[in-house]
Amino acid sequence: MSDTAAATAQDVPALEVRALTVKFAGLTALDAVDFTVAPGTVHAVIGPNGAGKSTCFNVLSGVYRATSGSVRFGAHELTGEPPHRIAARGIARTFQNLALPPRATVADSLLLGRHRLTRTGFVAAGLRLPQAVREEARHRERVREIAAFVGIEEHLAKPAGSLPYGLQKLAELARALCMEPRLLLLDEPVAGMTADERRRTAAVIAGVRDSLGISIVLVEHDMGMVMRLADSVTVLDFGKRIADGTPAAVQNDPAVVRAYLGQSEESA
Ligand SMILES: Nc1ncnc2c1ncn2[C@@H]1O[C@H](COP(=O)(O)OP(=O)(O)OP(=O)(O)O)[C@@H](O)[C@H]1O
Repeated sequence: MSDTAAATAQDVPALEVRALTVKFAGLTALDAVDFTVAPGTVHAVIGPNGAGKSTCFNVLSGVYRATSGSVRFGAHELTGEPPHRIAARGIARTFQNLALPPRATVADSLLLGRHRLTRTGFVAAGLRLPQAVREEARHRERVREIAAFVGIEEHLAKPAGSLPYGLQKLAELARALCMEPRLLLLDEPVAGMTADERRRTAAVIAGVRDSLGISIVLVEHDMGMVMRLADSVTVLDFGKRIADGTPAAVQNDPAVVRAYLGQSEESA
């Protein structure tokens, strides 16, 4: 592990979500939801369709504004902050749909992920001033380390769009890691993946937690993945928290079983 990764891991605060409420016109998408993401853990937010998972994710990443309630990351209140300020607090996200520029190389896309950490600025970089050249070399080296950590190093020189879907998703995860985050928000990271790609991605996510000490919030439909990977789980149904605890505890919770059974009856 590099020094930078070690430095990232040391000062990860808890994420504390309290009484978080989001209303759209007449609909309460999130209703006084509470949960805490302990530092260096994987916390899953799950629930049947329409439960409020994406709404929660969008508030954490600053895309939606909370109607009321609080999201604190250490000393900082995040509700009301725009996405770039939240990113500046060390909170990186991935997207449900592929979001890498398809024609840029994987290396260049990952380098873009380091923009927040760049000191010299675009003018100096454009003029190829020595300091800017040195800085870019440092960032490219870190990009290579992170790509190796995620297992996509051999694809760095290829256009992102030429990679199979699962590798593109891993490249996106690598781009988020390139921000040197303290908290990673993952929106259905294994959706659309093959079983092999899912296993590989789960191993990378576990590695991010275990080796880098980064906290992870995981919004996920794949129950097997949540049960294997998460340290704690919050279950939402119709915007309300119906359970919270270890994967084993929530799996057997009658309210959770009822919520998921209701869903399968609807789709039957
Ligand atoms: N921008 C919006 N405007 C109005 N209603 C919305 C908006 N976003 C979400 N909703 C509603 O809020 C509720 C929660 O939706 P949300 O997408 O958060 O659920 P979800 O758990 O992510 O569902 P899924 O698993 O189907 O993605 C739903 O009833 C949805 O229709």
